Amino acid sequence: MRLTGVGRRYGLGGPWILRNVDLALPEGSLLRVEGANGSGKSTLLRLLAGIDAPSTGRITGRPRTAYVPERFPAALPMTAGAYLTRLGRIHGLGRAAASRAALDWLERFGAGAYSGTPLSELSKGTSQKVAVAQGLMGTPGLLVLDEAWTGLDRASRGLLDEEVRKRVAGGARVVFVDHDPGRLAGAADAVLRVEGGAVLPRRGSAPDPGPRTPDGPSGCRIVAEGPPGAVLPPGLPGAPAVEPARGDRAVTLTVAAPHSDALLRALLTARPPWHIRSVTEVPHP
Ligand SMILES: Nc1ncnc2c1ncn2[C@@H]1O[C@H](COP(=O)(O)OP(=O)(O)OP(=O)(O)O)[C@@H](O)[C@H]1O
Repeated sequence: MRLTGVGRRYGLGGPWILRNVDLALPEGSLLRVEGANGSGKSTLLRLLAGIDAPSTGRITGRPRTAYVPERFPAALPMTAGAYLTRLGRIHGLGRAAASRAALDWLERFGAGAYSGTPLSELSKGTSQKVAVAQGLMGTPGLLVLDEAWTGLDRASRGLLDEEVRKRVAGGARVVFVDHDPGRLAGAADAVLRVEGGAVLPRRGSAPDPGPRTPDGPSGCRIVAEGPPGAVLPPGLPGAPAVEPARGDRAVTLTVAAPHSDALLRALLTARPPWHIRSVTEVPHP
């Protein structure tokens, strides 16, 4: 996916919020977008998500996209379960599968009890869980997250972190804005700064995946489950330490942080693929 000479202004003669933006988003990339209030971060994310169009320039090669907006339109006249089921149908699932997926995502976020609650009656936190769940349903090739962690409880923030890592390892592009400077620290392939209409690499941020910053985690622990009778693929990136985990076919793999994404990718793309149960960071001692 590529942005070429993209500009956006609101209204004829309005100021340019973004100007001459050139940006490539390769598969399996994780981009963090930063900038002062009102600098144009959400504008950039809306253009990337395809819900807004550039005033000038081109956006090409956009894959199937999911978007978690800064403000979720909670006034839709339906229940959380019905809303997510409808989204699942849009993603191509059959009725029964969409309804199962809707409940599954609500349960994973600890909000299964609110499946029958109208969206307009949900608390802010639960409403945000629904907003995030709709973005994670299906397998978007691009996931755009505008402050998606805000309002989530700790467990749900961890689940979203884990899902982002999994999606990126599986080849999706993820672009996010978050006020927490530590969000997915060390995992982002690039940090972009929106300033004066330009989108620039933040000083010190690498455009390509590189070694994790000293502030990032030192390692990563992945619990993965193989298909019956499967053995781990040979030559896994980072030569992970492997131990049996709880459960018949599960193993725990521990690897240095710079190799975690490559390891996840190798597991997810193995033939047959391994199921990733959890991904946790191992902090510096
Ligand atoms: N639909 C719109 N119509 C007119 N102006 C808009 C519109 N959307 C955004 N703007 C203006 O564009 C500028 C950039 O807004 P944007 O929401 O993209 O910034 P942001 O960096 O995401 O801000 P924040 O950090 O406060 O969320 C602001 O001056 C804003 O007022």
